[in-house]
Amino acid sequence: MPEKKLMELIRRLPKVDLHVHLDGSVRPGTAIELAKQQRIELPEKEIDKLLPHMQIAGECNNLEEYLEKFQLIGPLLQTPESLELSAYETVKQAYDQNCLYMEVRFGPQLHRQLGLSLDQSINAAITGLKKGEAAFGVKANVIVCCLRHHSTSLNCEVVEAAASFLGKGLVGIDLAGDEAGYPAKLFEDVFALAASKRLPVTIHAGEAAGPVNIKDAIEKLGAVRIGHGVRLREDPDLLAAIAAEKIPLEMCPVSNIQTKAAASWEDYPLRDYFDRGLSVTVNTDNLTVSNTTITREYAILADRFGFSVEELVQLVRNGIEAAFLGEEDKQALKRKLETFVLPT
Ligand SMILES: O=c1[nH]cnc2c1ncn2[C@H]1C[C@H](O)[C@@H](CO)O1
Ligand SMILES: [Zn+2]
Repeated sequence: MPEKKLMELIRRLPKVDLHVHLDGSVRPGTAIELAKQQRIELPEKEIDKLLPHMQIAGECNNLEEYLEKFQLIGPLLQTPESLELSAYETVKQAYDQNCLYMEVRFGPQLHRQLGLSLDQSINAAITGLKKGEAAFGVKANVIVCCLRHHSTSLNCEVVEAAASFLGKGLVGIDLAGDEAGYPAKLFEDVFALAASKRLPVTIHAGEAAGPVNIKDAIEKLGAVRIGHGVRLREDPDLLAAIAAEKIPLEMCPVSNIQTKAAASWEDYPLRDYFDRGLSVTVNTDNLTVSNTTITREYAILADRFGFSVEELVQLVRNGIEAAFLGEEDKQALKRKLETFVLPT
């Protein structure tokens, strides 16, 4: 199929995105606008020139370098208004790609430089998502991130705050940041607290470090989904266990190549994991930093790995099944997916 036709077909395919970071998805035009409003100096004033500061374009050797692209946006997202607007626009961007449901994550402790409380920042993100939901019909919930370089006490504050929003626009908790520098087992106390609050847990693991982090995320931190999990194949026993237990992997193809979680597309294990019956889900990670859309992610799978439209639909089904939603909401999403008519 010609590339343009394939892209349009995949854009029309109803999709979900369970792993997308708010701060990594702010449109560059919005960043410029936010900087103007808040009188914050940016290194460039035009979108084209600003983009290289916010986006992986050329060389990126690892997750650490990838995370450097978040430095510019941080100071711009310190007010309720900027968080709310960014959340709203993330929903708009998903709507443009016919995404039916999204779970948008962010680290509330990163947005307190001007004195916001955790409750204020979480509330702002939820308000933006819910306004987006009302305007565009895309269902959207928040996941909050604990950060690997933060102390136990800062992360426990996030858990406490998250618990008060559970079921009110917040559906889960995550651990993000420099995986290589801070292994999963350092966070046992934080996630014991999360378990006591019955917060659903997903953890970035097997992206910048090996499979022991995936194992620890599940066994020591209570993760019921894994962010990325690219390096799972390095432990065949663990891979078999995760397949048997149907623990979903939130894979983010474009980002996974940029961070060198896999050395190249030829070496990327998503197809292999799918064929082995793992619950593979497809996500974007960061719309701006990775220069991607959910359509692009699926198109790459069709183009590079020969995924048929039926297989792409199965990947969306996996995403719906893995969502932090109740059965009724999942059934409603599945019904919408089934209305998608395959071209003959
Ligand atoms: O792919 C990622 N791996 C680990 N951490 C990440 C990734 N993408 C974004 N983050 C971090 C940087 C953000 O500031 C933070 C909260 O969204 O999460
Ligand atoms: Zn991520």
